[in-house]
Amino acid sequence: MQPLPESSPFDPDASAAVDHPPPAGVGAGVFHIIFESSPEAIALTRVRDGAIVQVNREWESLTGYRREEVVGRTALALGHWLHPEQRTSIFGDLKPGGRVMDVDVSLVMKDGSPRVVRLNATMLMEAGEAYILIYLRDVTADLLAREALRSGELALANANTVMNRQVKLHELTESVAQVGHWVNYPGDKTVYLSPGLAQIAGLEQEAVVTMDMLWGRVFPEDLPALHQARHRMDGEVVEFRSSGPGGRTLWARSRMHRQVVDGRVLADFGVVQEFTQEREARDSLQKQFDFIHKITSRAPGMLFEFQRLPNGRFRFPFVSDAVRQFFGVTAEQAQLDSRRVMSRIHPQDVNQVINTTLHATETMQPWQCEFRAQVPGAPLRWLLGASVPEKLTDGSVLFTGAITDITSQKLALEKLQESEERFRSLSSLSSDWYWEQDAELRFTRIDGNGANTDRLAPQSSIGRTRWDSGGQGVTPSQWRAHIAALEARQTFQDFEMQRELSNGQLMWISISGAPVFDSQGRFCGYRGTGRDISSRKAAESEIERLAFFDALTGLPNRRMLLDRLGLALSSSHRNSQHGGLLFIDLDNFKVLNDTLGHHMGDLLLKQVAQRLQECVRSVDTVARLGGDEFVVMLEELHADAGIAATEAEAVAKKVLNTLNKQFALGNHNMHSSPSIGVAMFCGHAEGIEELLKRADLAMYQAKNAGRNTVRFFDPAMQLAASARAEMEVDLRKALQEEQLVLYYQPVVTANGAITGVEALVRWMHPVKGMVSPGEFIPLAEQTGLILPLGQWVLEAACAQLVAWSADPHTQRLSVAVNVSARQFRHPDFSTHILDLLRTTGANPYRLKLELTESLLLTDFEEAVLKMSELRSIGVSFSLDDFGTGYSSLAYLKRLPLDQLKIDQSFVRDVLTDPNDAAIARTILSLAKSMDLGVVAEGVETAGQRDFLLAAGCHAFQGYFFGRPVPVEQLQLRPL
Ligand SMILES: Nc1nc2c(ncn2[C@@H]2O[C@H](COP(=O)(O)O[C@H]3[C@@H](O)[C@H](n4cnc5c(=O)[nH]c(N)nc54)O[C@@H]3COP(=O)(O)O)[C@@H](O)[C@H]2O)c(=O)[nH]1
Repeated sequence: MQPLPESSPFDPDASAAVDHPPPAGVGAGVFHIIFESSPEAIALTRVRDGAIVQVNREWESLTGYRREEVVGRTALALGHWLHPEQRTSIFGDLKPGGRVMDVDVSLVMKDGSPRVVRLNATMLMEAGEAYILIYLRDVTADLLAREALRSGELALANANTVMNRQVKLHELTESVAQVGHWVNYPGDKTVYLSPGLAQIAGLEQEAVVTMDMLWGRVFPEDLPALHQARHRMDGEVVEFRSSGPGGRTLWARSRMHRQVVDGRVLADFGVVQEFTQEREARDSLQKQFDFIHKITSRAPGMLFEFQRLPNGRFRFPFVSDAVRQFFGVTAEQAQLDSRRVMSRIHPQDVNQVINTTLHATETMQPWQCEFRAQVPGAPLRWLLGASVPEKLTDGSVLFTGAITDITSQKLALEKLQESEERFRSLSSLSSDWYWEQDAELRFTRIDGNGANTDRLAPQSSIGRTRWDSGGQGVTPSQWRAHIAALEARQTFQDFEMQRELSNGQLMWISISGAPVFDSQGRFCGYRGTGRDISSRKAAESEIERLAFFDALTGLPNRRMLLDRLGLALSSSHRNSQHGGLLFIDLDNFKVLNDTLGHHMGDLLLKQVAQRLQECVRSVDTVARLGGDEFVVMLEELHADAGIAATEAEAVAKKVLNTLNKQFALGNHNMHSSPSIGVAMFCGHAEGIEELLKRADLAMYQAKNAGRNTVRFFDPAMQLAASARAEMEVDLRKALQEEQLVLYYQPVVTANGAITGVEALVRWMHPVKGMVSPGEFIPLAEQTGLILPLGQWVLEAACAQLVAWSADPHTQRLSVAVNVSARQFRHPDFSTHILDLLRTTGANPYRLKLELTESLLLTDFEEAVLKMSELRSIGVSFSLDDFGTGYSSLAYLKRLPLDQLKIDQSFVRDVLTDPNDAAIARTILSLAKSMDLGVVAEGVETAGQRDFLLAAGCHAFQGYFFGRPVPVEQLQLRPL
């Protein structure tokens, strides 16, 4: 308790500066001095009406009221600075001269700030009027400091504030935006609201309201907490919502204190701060934080915050659920101590993890580390940790990052490495190689078998593109298609091309490749394999040569011709140009071949091939179909059919002339001639086979026209061909349906006695009637039908012999059967005859086989063997049409023959043509010298008979003696 100041009114000697005149009626001098010189705030009040009579400067500065504002007014009129009840309790018993000592009271100053002042008072009497002189000293700061220290109130416990006694609650609250306070005195139902609080509560200025009114502004759900705080009055902060101006929801926080001095409650007051914005920001932040926390906690990835504390220890302030689950720790365990998590790291990787972390801490560079971790009971996993460090104010370093489980990638990588290894060992064993190209299609790798890759010279290939090779060995269109496939990023397979080797040679390779794309779908290049296919290509080209080219002449063969003809027809169709096919057959080639031997025949064919090539242009094709058959295909002839035919004819004539020139075959000079058939084409209306047929037909016409000439195909030929085709069908049927009949023409002596017959087949066509063998025998030979037909004739002839053998008049008759070349050349010909004779029982001595010259000259030795074999059992042989061929007497001598037949062409004019007569005589004399029998055929007149008889012929056949007739019509006269 402070002693009264020395200049108190109770000290009569006190002196002070007089600034203000003493109040009227109150002892002027003394009071004045006391008032103005006192360091304490002094007010003089009149007891009678409580009016303030005088205040000094200190009072003015303490309360904030100016002297003019308060003089004459009661303290009550000044607000709550001294409540009436307080006044009564303090001054109620005061008597004149009496004192009130050191009473602490709460006053509210003009600015609304509550103050605790220490009050001393004394009652004076002046002119019969009682006055109370009140001394006030502000002890708020002391009390608050004491209170704050006691309650731990941080905001007011600032030592400086306390020490300097500068802090005033009002300043504290009002100097801070949106801060106000309220004061409530014991027993008072009202509360004083400072302007700041009034504003928060939605009032315009400071106000006195009831407590309920104040509570009424608060949200009901927040009231219980406030009531409890009001009850406790322990300064604890309570946050609540209230209705602010315009009904806006405001957030405020409050601390409530009770001023108790010496066990006596002086006042309750509360400091209220509106912090809506802060709260909203905080709520929003909280929401964001909650959201982030929720996301990060539940994120599938393993997210973490890892802190290296200044003391060197580690902790995990935050770990997501995934981290917790993986490492089998709770968030709390991880927060407290990192060892639980670290213990899961594979012992071999722990140092690496720690070292990289320390390094990142020192350098503040991002941390990244691959390590293995194992949780008991679970397989070993590979993890990749990555985080970014941040230095915190407390000196620790916080790493924020994520852990990724890269086990599958690691395993995949291991497998990849394994597979790469396997691939390398395999490719070193294989002759294939592996290549890679970048996005620019430059080779980046060529791997594989040393030999091949060396030959490919990878060092010079790396960095080069496939374009550099320019597509060797492929056609421009194939190369373009390949480039297009690459540009379209397509997979390609077995693309074959040539590559230049390091030694400059070309190698055939087959390559396959597939485009490579990264995870974003961007094209990265190509990779694939290559294979040396040189030997395969060589084999293929040999096969092609054999398959498409004639081995003897090197010319395209029939297959290649058909191929090229197809292309030529299409090209002709496109260009509306004509083309021509020249079918060339060498006249009498067979005879030449048979007489001079195959070797000579081959030489001739080679030279013919060469001469033909010299007759045509490069666009034309010369092919050999086989034997002595050649075809020249002329392309790009004139669009006009007439002109085109003239062009073709010119070439045909050129060929004719060329082939008519002498051939030098070894030591022989040979003459040959061709028969040429020409078929023209424009477009592909006729088709390949039809065209060939037409040219063939035309060639036959050339043959029929006397050979060594050119004939164009014409529709009449076509008709004949059709008829022939039709006949072929009918002939097959005839064989099955027994439409064939054997006629017999007698062979007689000069006096007309029959010695035998010639069997001549006839076809009784159901529609056409009898068809001559001259029509169907050549067709049967061409189609091969001659074999069954010939067999039938032989069977019928043998049957007739057997029939005649039973009759003494006929049993000596012989039957001559014509044997065609194809029939005779059949390997089983002899066997068939022997079988037939055995099965029928026919007498071989009565069977005569008629052969032609040309038939015998082919495979001469073989023919001799067959004839000898059959002759040994009695079968005889007759040489038909003798004199028409190129018979060599040397050969004739060696043939096991029995008879010659003078061809009817010589007999016909034997009386008129001296040449034919000479030939007939020569044949007869030759036969005589060779001990051969002779039959003159085609004898139609007695004159012919007589001439021949005179020339030494004793056997005749011809209409003069009898036409070919069915057996039953034969006039069989016994010898
Ligand atoms: N491979 C086989 N060839 C056979 C067979 N049957 C007949 N042929 C051959 O067919 C050709 C035509 O025979 P064809 O019409 O029967 O003519 C023969 C006689 O009829 C005919 N001939 C006989 N005498 C005269 C005559 O006085 N004048 C005349 N103009 N023609 C006459 O000559 C043909 C007999 O010729 P050839 O065989 O050469 O003795 C013919 O080539 C037959 O060979 C058969 O079964 N198999």
